[in-house]
Amino acid sequence: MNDRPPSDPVASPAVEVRGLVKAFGDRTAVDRLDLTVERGQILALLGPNGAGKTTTVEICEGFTTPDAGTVRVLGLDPIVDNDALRRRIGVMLQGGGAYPGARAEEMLRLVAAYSADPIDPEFLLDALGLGDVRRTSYRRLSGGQQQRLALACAIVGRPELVFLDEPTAGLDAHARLVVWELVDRLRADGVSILLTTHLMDEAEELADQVVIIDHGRAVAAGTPADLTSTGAENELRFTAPRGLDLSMLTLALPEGYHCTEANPGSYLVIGPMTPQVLATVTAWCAKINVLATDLRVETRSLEDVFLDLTGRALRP
Ligand SMILES: Nc1ncnc2c1ncn2[C@@H]1O[C@H](COP(=O)(O)OP(=O)(O)OP(=O)(O)O)[C@@H](O)[C@H]1O
Repeated sequence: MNDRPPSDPVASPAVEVRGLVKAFGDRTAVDRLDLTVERGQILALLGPNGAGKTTTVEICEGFTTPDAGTVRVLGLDPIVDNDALRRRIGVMLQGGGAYPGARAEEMLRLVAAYSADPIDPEFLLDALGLGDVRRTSYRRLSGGQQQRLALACAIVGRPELVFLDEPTAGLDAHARLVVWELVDRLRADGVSILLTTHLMDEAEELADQVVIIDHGRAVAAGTPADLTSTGAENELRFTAPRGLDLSMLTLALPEGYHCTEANPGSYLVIGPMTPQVLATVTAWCAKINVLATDLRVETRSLEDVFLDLTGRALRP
């Protein structure tokens, strides 16, 4: 075993990927990908099935060798420094690792035993809703339970950095929220996280930084707010009786706003939305004694960003 002390300066990012390339035969899974996970931050690699997310994570975990490019994890090389990194990173293994016959609690305790200061396995099982199945063998757990146990195994050793590959895939809405809360708590504890997802709401909810990936290539990167605000002309939509005269509304709004009846009874105000603009619109409705329904401020979602960039929907 390689016991030399890890040589990462704390200033190095948690993960730094530059010009990463990986092909399987003539299929390029990852194509000159760059990404940086800063310490204590969550980066979401967001993309559709087959975009190259798992391949990227497996290279960062040291399970797959890249064809080209550089990868540094906590300042170290994931393959050369694998032993040193193993104790410092958390990985969600699918399929129960080497012990599919072991009970859930046994498995978690086994993984915890490798750490000097593990999280209490009992606490983690309860937090992830696995308290009732602690004595059930891994192979008899449901897919969602296996998924949550894999997450527990990834974080029980209090790693500095966790790789979460589709952590909520196949989970119901409640279980997904439980996982989101746990991920939030990890971030609060200063853990760096690289997670992959094809769920834009998951990326929007959890990530400090998002890299949108398609066909192995990064097509956009930034904070969720940056990505959804760039180029977005915010809109306010509402439904009201047909044929309203919009001239008074246009006059009441600041210059540059555009009001239109996009479809009969369906109105659109285009321009940057502020609380004052919203108040102006509702005040105008009150003045002409009209009850606007379905009133909503539209903003771009990451789904829209993906659609704009690739011409395809993120969801299959
Ligand atoms: N071991 C392998 N052998 C051959 N092709 C592979 C292998 N692993 C991945 N690929 C191919 O590389 C591409 C990227 O796959 P990858 O699993 O990294 O994507 P993904 O974004 O994680 O998708 P998913 O969400 O479906 O897992 C896909 O076209 C996939 O078929």
